[in-house]
Amino acid sequence: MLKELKRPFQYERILKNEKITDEENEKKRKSKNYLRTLKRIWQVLSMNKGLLYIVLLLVVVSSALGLLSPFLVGMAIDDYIVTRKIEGFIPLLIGLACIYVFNSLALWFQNYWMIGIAQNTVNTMRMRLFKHLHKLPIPFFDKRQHGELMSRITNDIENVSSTLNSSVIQIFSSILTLIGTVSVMLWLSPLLTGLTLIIVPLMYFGMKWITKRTGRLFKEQQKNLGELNGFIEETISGQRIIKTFSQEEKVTAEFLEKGEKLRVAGFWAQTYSGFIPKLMNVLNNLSFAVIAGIGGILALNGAISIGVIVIFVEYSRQFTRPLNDLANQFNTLLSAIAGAERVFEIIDEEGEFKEESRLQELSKVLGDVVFSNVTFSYEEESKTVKNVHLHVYPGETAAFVGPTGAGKTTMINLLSRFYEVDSGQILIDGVDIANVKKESLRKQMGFVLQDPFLFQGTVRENIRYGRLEATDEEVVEAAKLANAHSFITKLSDGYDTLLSQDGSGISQGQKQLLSIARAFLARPSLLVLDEATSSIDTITELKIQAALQELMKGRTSFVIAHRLNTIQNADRIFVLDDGQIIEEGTHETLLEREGFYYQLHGKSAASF
Ligand SMILES: Nc1ncnc2c1ncn2[C@@H]1O[C@H](COP(=O)(O)OP(=O)(O)OP(=O)(O)O)[C@@H](O)[C@H]1O
Repeated sequence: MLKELKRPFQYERILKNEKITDEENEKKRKSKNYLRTLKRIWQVLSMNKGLLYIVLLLVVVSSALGLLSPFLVGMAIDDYIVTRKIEGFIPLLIGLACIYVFNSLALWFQNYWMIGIAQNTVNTMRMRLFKHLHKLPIPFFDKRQHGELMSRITNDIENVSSTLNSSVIQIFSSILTLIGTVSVMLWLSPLLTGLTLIIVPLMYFGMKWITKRTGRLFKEQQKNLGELNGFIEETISGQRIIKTFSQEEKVTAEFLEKGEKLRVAGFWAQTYSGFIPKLMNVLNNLSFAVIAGIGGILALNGAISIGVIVIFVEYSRQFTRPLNDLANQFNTLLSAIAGAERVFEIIDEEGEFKEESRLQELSKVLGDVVFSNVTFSYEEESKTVKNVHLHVYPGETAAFVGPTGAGKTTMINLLSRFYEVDSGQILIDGVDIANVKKESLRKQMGFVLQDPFLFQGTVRENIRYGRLEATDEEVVEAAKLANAHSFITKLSDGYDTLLSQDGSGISQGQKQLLSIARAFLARPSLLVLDEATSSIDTITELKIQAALQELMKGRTSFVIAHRLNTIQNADRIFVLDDGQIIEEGTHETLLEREGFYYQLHGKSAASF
């Protein structure tokens, strides 16, 4: 039998020719995403299932006790105080005291355990995100602002954390309390319940009026805060430029302007949100007055007892509190879900090693490298590498030269598989690198880059980054080979000298020497040298050149040359222009040809 076709939600309206606005579609999509994200947060939360159920059970218990205590107070008034009976009153008081103590304990434990669960959950999310970030391919990072990614690991995760700490318990307990209170109130007096519920629509419209404004203002405040933070970060990292161009006054004026915007948005956001407790207070008092007035009349007529009025006054408070809490929690919950969504968005990005399990490891290579008709483009419209063919034999030094933007770095990016070729093949020792695990390929490669990256840590740790299992002796040996040993021993703590993240305590040339030492330690079969363009003093430059010559011995090396005088001994020079190899040969043969290289050489010589 054919199943009746399910009509899409817009179907009826499409038939009636009613317009479905983009806003509505967006709302629908968002709520679907929110539900999916909530489900995923729940999955991570459920890793602590046992404890979570205990917490939820405690919430049920404390909500029930919260309902019971006003009831007992009412009972004490009606059955013992009004009738002046002392027997039974004391046990009731003791019972009440026990309920209060037990309730406090239940609240304390649910809070304690929930914080543990919340911290485990966000820690798991943070770890997953961080691990996954390291599996993502370079093109992913090309498209994103680094500050924005960092804010996902820190701010968004923190947002989820603080909400989980308190909201899960509060939302669950508010719902239970609300249902319980209304049920008991209805049972005691439907009339007084109806009167108490009068404040609900007032509360709804009042809150709507306020949150509509606060939502917009808080967003504005966040935006202004983000802009101000970005500006502070920029001015701190750009201190040198600001000082060099004496722009202190300009940046201070800009800072004041941004600060003022933040102050105004913050003032109004806080002012409007400050109305919420005031409104609740007024409505609570209104509810008390109505209960006391109408309840008093009913009591005078003997329709209800004084105890019931007391119970109602207490319950009306219990009833508005969860409503208020739910309204408050709703916003924080939404912002936490939005934060979690941003975290999951990254976790869902496909990692670069995902499809690799069936690929082979690249075993120790000799270093025979072939680019066979390689074509590649970063963007679809324009090709960056066009039909390149080249062959470099084991142990040879190959240099890429050419004008800026010619594609030299891209060639290395393809060799290291930071990007994948569009067509053609890159073979190392006859093996297509597309068919090997990337990690096994990169382990065979050593990099000495233009701007060597140093981590916060000691000199020794920074060199050891090349091969973590290397002994202290091997680290020193590598430093000696790199001509770095003599300057290291002159540092205040030698190999134990602490370097800042950008290595600001040592010179650019010394940083280069450390990165060469790192490469020596890694013992790669293939070497990539991106020549430093910044001016380094002649003595250090000579040291760097000597160390590099030593490092290149017996290794297939690719040099991205910015200055032609350093590659005169290269076995092969590939001249690139607009993504194509236009000339190839040794320094001498290329000069003899009097082509593009010859011209470049002329310009290069002139610039020295
Ligand atoms: N991640 C990227 N996304 C898009 N285009 C890029 C990317 N990296 C480089 N390009 C473009 O590809 C072309 C080649 O860049 P590449 O960095 O390979 O040149 P290069 O020869 O190394 O230049 P330079 O000597 O200035 O370092 C340039 O036009 C550049 O703008």
